[in-house]
Amino acid sequence: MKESVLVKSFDALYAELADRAATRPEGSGTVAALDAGVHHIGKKVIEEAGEVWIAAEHESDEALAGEISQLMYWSAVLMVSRGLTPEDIYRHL
Ligand SMILES: N=c1c2ncn([C@@H]3O[C@H](COP(=O)(O)OP(=O)(O)OP(=O)(O)O)[C@@H](O)[C@H]3O)c2ncn1[C@@H]1O[C@H](COP(=O)(O)O)[C@@H](O)[C@H]1O
Repeated sequence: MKESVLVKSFDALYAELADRAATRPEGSGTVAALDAGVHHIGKKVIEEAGEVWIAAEHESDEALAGEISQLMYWSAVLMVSRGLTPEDIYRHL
């Protein structure tokens, strides 16, 4: 039987990152990214989107899933940076 794994939803990730922004814990990469600003974060979104494309063409399902998770992370960081919530996004889906 396949072992069940505790998974994190996009909403849970977003809540975690919003909390990082509010509490600014030492050593948080998210806090550093937010301090670097929208230009830096936007470049990471583009970089990860490119890595998703390459993985989709040339890499395993597992590698592709990892790259997509990073794209989701950077999209969430960008949302926090601009003050958008998941609801702001979901109403466009
Ligand atoms: N899910 C993520 C996550 N995904 C990606 N990243 C960061 O995004 C960057 C990816 O950029 P790169 O592609 O340059 O990284 P890389 O090491 O070269 O990896 P590859 O793309 O080559 O595989 C890395 O610096 C990662 O740390 C993430 N950083 C944090 N999180 C989660 O966000 C939460 C808050 O993290 P902190 O703010 O660091 O506490 C925690 O739950 C973390 O697990």
